[in-house]
Amino acid sequence: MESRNIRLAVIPGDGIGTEVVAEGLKVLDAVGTKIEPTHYDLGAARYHRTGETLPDSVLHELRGYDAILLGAVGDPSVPPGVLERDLLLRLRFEFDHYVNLRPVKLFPGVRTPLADTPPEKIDMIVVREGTEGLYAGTGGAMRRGTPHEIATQESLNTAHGVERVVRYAFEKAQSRPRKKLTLVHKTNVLTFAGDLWQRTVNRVAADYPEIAVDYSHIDAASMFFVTQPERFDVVVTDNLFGDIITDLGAAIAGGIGLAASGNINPDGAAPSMFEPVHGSAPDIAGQGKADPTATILSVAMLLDHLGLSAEAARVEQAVADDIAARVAGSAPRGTQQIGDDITARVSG
Ligand SMILES: NC(=O)c1ccc[n+]([C@@H]2O[C@H](COP(=O)([O-])OP(=O)(O)OC[C@H]3O[C@@H](n4cnc5c(N)ncnc54)[C@H](O)[C@@H]3O)[C@@H](O)[C@H]2O)c1
Ligand SMILES: CC(C)[C@H](C(=O)O)[C@@H](O)C(=O)O
Ligand SMILES: [Mg+2]
Repeated sequence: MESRNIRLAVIPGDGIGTEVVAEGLKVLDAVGTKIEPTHYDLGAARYHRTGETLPDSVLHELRGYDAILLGAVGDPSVPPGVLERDLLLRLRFEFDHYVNLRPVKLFPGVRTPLADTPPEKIDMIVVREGTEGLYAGTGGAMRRGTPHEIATQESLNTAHGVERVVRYAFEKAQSRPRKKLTLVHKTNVLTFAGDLWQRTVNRVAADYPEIAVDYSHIDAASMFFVTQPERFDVVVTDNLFGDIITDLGAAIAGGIGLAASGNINPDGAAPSMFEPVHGSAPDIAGQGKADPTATILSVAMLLDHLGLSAEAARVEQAVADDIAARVAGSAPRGTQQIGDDITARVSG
């Protein structure tokens, strides 16, 4: 990596976002890289203070960073969607984060609701499309507030948008030992979008003869995530299916407190953004109960993305060791304690 400091924008956000990001930064500091964090106070408090979600000037500034670390946004005091759409999704869209990378990996020692599942049976990565689909924001409401209201919400799928994420997923499958890719969709009902996704996968597959290609409808895939998670290696899917199935993935791999993600701009034209899969968890915010591990694993993804693979591996190993040391039945540790314990392992 170049000798200048790496510039990291940090958006702790709302609720437990601020708590878990503090621990992620501790670990980042301990790993000893030349990373300079700059904090941005975007989220509910700023919205209430100034009415702003993501001012254009801030968006412009953020574009100049090497990467972004985000906690979570969303708060019950703000109308649904305001922070989620105008802040989080706007960042993903403006920075063209067309790959939303979400590993689903069971660490040894983690308790999963799938009793007796050995860790090697849950090791997949979901490549979720991040800029299109039902998240595009198109649609509308007619006769709103009347008994005759009609609300539509359209799924936007472009040949360009689908092909680039599918190609990324094939590359990812190529780099993994099992070399398997599963398209997850609902081609039996969403016939227009599904047809584009399926044809794209079929066409791109011709360039990757070593990859075993499979298909599963989203409903069946949800069942197989629980009953036969070993079916999956790389999963490629659209924005909404990917959102839903990765919370399920988190659940089978030990819980939402462990699930990391990266919103990637593979071309490097804008900073990629790393964040836990979970949200701001208003039900436990301010209580020091949130597990910061998902954020710490997102920090590992961030380091890897920046080319600091040895540092990333150290963080991931520290997490694996911390998880292995979690003793069933012992009192749960708080957010800061888990952060301190993982930091100590990284430092030591
Ligand atoms: N990336 C994001 O910023 C993001 C992601 C998801 C949800 N949200 C927003 O967060 C708010 C709350 O959403 P939600 O309740 O549906 O989802 P959530 O992920 O915040 O919480 C779901 C459940 O998981 C628990 N949980 C979440 N993270 C945890 C952690 N690190 N450790 C322990 N338990 C944890 C919560 O206590 C809650 O019971 C909403 O405003 C939503 O829009 C934001
Ligand atoms: C908060 C929301 C917009 C977001 C999404 O749907 O992508 C979240 O659920 C996630 O998984 O990152
Ligand atoms: Mg989600």
